[in-house]
Amino acid sequence: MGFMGDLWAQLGSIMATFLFVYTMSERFVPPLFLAYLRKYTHKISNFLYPYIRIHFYEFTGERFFKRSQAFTTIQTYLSANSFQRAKSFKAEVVKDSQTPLLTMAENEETTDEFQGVKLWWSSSTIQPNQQSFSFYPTSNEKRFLTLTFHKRYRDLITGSYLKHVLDEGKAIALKNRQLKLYTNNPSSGWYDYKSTKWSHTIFEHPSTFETLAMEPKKKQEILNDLVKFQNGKEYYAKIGKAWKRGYLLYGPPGTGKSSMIAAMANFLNYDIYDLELTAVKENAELRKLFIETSNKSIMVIEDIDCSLDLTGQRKKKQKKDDDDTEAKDPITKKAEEEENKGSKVTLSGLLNCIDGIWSACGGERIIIFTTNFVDKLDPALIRRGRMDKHIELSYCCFEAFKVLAKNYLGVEFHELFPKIEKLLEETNMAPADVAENVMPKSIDEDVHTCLQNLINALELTKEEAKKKAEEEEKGLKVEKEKEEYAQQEVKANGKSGEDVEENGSTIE
Ligand SMILES: Nc1ncnc2c1ncn2[C@@H]1O[C@H](COP(=O)(O)OP(=O)(O)OP(=O)(O)O)[C@@H](O)[C@H]1O
Repeated sequence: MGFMGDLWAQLGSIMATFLFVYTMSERFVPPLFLAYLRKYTHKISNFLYPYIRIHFYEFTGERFFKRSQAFTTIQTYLSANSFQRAKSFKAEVVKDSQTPLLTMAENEETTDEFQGVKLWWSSSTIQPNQQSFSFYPTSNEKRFLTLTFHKRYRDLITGSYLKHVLDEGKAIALKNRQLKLYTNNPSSGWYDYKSTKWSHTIFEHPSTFETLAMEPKKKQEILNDLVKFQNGKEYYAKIGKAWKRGYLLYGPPGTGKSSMIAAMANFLNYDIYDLELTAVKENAELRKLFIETSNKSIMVIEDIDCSLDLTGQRKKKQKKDDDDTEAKDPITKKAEEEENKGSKVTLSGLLNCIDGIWSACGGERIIIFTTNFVDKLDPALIRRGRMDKHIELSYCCFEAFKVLAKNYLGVEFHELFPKIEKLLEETNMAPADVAENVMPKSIDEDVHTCLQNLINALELTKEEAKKKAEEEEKGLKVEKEKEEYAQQEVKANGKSGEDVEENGSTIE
């Protein structure tokens, strides 16, 4: 304590003397001499510290925070190359891997060597000035990586070394790539309440185009379209269009819209951004969310008919969400209420994000809208060029059933198939229901039983549909009779009214 106390006292007096001398020199030393003094101080400090530092910040952009790809790529490179040298790591388990992926922890240092030259990397965090207390984790910390090297190697480092780091980092990232599912939805439980940001989890949906039940011709057409898009970088540049494609998926519930999106993401190896429009407060926030998405991604807006104010359904959906939050803890509920309050996203705001000037930030992106009611949508939203391809997902046809039978039961043909084919032509059943009926309910159920279960369900559905149609027809008939009766009444009353008038005029 005594030693430390003395040390601080001495340091304090040195600092005070230095400040005094510096202030005096500013006042009394002639300006010309001061300029010399500065020049030589700079030379001396350069001589004593001949190193160059380059900082790579996690978020870049002037007003919009965008995650820097360079930061992520360098981090990947360092995690693969610094294991022997750094001492503190953050661990993350990646797909199909027995060992976790290690990234350098905050305030950690490591060294690297390139063509015999030694370099230093460090990772740091700047804590924001915390003015107020918050229950939520802070998200506005600034993380950055710093590269330090001798100025003698400036050309080598800024030329070859950085290129080497980025190339290698990208290659490692591609190898370890794990698809991510991002959301801005507060009710998902992993939303960042403090700022408008995407939160993500690992995307591991097993749906693929092989497991997707639909007509093979239609499936192939979609696959061709996706391949053409993925390889179309030069083509899009040539025609002067942003490298983007919009798909509208429509059809009744349970026909595979979500499964199709998952299959697309798995096929293209793209991340998914599941945008919950009802949680976006205003157009500016929507724009920010769009800008924050990365390349090679699919932006999804599910049930678009329920998400926009225009259809008048938005409030209904919000109310449903509010009901869902009933069982949640007060903090989560309050935060969600805040999020849902006063959302003002407009159709033009959304269109601007899709194909306005903002949409040109980044490429290789797909945007998908899904809806159960295509007729309800504003034509402006789904016109060709915006939603380039409209894909109808419909009730299960026989071709689609064969895919399900193969996947669920491992059969390509069975004596009950012709009967099922006929029933599917006569009945509307969504693939989700066909799949549910065909799935063995216990280990004792063989293929025949499962297919028979489906036949029973199809016959029941057919019967119900017939009854419903009859009832509707009956209802229509009753309505028609009522209408006719009402018309006759009006006629009869009209006639008697005329009589009264006539009579009246007679009396007069
Ligand atoms: N075409 C399909 N091929 C394979 N499986 C399907 C298909 N359609 C539905 N399923 C099965 O039914 C389940 C529900 O389907 P999915 O969520 O994709 O339908 P949806 O059209 O998105 O429904 P909703 O409109 O209600 O969101 C899926 O998990 C999948 O198992």
